[in-house]
This record gives sequence, C-alpha cells and structure tokens, in this order.
Amino acid sequence: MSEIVLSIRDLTVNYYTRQGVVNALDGVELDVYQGEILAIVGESGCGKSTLARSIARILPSNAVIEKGSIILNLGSGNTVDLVRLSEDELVKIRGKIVSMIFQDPSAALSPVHKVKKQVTDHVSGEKRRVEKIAQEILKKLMMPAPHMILEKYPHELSGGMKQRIVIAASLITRPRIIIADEPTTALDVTVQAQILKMLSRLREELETTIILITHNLAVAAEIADRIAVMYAGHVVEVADVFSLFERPLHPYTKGLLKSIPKPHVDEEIEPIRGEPPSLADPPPGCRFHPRCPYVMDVCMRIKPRLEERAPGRLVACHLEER
Ligand SMILES: Nc1ncnc2c1ncn2[C@@H]1O[C@H](COP(=O)(O)OP(=O)(O)OP(=O)(O)O)[C@@H](O)[C@H]1O
Ligand code: NI
Repeated sequence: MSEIVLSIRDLTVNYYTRQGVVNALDGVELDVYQGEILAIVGESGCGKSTLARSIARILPSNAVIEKGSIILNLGSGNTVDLVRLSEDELVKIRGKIVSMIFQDPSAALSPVHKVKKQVTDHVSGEKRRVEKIAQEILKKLMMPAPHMILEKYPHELSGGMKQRIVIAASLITRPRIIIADEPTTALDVTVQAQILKMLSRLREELETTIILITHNLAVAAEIADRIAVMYAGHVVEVADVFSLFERPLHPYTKGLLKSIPKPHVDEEIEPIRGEPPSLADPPPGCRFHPRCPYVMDVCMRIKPRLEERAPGRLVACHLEER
C-alpha cells in the first residue's frame, strides 16, 4: 500500500448547545492513504460531516475538539497536527493542501462574481497564465466552451455545472486532500454519476487523495477504494470495498447492507431494529449495543477498540469470530 497521508487518532469532538453537550465524535481512529478514494458512510447524524469539518478545521463555533490528533503528512518526513495549528497556519493549508467541497454548490459560490474570479481566487500569477490554467481545469472537468463559462455568473449555470465550478476551484491549487461532503446529493442521478466518475479520474491525474462523505452505499461502492463505516460518533469498520460488501464483519455493517436493496439479487430487505442513539446521551460501551442482535454483557460496559482482524480489515466489536 501507498503511504499514509492523514492519520487520525482518538479524535473527540463535542458540540456545546443550550440543551447540553453533543458528543459527535468519540475517539475516532482512521488512516487515509495517498491517492485513494476513501468513502465515509453511515446514517444521518453519525458524525460524518463533523469528521470532515474537523479535518478541514472549519467546525462551527460551538464545536470543540476535546482531544486527539489529525496528523497530515506533508512529504519528505514532514508532518503537522491539524488539531494544533493556529489560525494563521491553517490559512496556509486550507484550500491549498486540504480542500473541501460541500453539498450545495450555490452556497459555495458568490452570486456577484464571475466564474473566472471564483475559480482563480487562490491562484497567483500573471492574469493570462492564470486564465489558461482555469480553462485547462474546466476542460478536464468536461465543460464545453470553458472560455465562455469563465465569463458567466453562477445563476446562469445549472446545478451540475455549478458543482463542477466548485470542484474546479478546489482542484486548481492541486490540494493533497480533497474532502467532498455529499458533493452530488443535491443533483439528479445522471449528473451525480458523471461528476463522481470525473472526480475519480481526476484523482489519478492530479495525484490527489479524496475523502468522500456519503450516506449512499451504492455511491461508495461505485467509486471508492476503501470504506469507513461510522456509527454514532465511532468508526466501527474499515475495509476495501470488495471485502466490505462480500463479508462485512461488524454487526452494524451487516445490518446496513441488509437494509438496502441489492441489484439483481432477490433478497429480503431487513431494516436494522431500533433507532440510532442521541449523541447528547449516547449508550455506554459499544454504542451499537442496544440494537445489536449479538449483544453480550461486555458490550454494555466497554467500548470495543478498532482492531485489525485481517490485513487491511479493521473492526471495533467484542465478538471474536462470526
Ligand atoms: N452545530 C451543531 N450544534 C450542535 N449539534 C450539532 C451541530 N452540528 C451537528 N450536530 C450534531 O452532531 C451529530 C453529528 O452530526 P453530523 O452533521 O456530523 O452528522 P452526519 O453524519 O454528517 O449527518 P448527515 O448525514 O445528516 O449529514 C448529530 O447528532 C448532530 O445533530
Ligand atoms: Ni453530514
């Protein structure tokens, strides 16, 4: 395997609200390899966006990183802990080394500026040369007539086009890591597929690493190399896509796979019983234990560690063998 570009350890993040403390991430552990597409999947509210925003260090003001580290490998033996960087140091990294794409392209674009300005904002250099680079990147994103699109305002473009502009703006500085949080959920299915394919192709060309947040397992299966499954603020399983679908190890992953229809397979869909817990008052031990068909006494008391069970297969579960 290639080298680790991002190493997250014991990451714990709380939101402070009037109703109390929400423990959105509890001791999250995750390694991301150079050049891969890692999908982070899990039900709504399990902490995917909180994890993404922690890496990009753009958490809302009521969030606190309580402990843990996010070590970014800058190459040649240089590393930084993103958790410990000052705001000044973050400015240097944000957008250039770590870049983030959100679900709603309209929110990421300014309505009063032309596409050209928005795509080239973080690029310095002679005007003509910068424009050339912008045209190149738009061409790579398969946009027709890039020189014309650069002169347009966001409202003149479709949703899919706008999201491509946002992607172009984040790719132009050639960041080492792109974090895409549900980048295509707001778009129709065909456009979704196009954009995801394009991201996957560009990742090879630009030698970048992509962390893709999605609640859609089919999307993850389609373009990711590996999948990390989150449940209620924990990473419960990490595996390559094939192994995860072929032989899921964590009871939650098993339940998740049974709860979605499989194409070409005539199998009953079985939703997971119960509801995910409130992160304002999560259950002790393994947070999945109240819903787990295999629950044991120890699960109610002790949080299982994420451990490597087979090469490249990590699971956080007290059950030894299933
Ligand atoms: N600004 C906030 N203030 C308080 N609680 C928050 C805030 N943002 C998120 N949360 C809570 O933190 C937990 C994790 O939320 P997060 O948005 O990270 O989940 P998610 O997996 O991205 O969900 P979704 O799939 O719906 O986007 C949830 O319980 C959510 O209600
Ligand atoms: Ni989210």
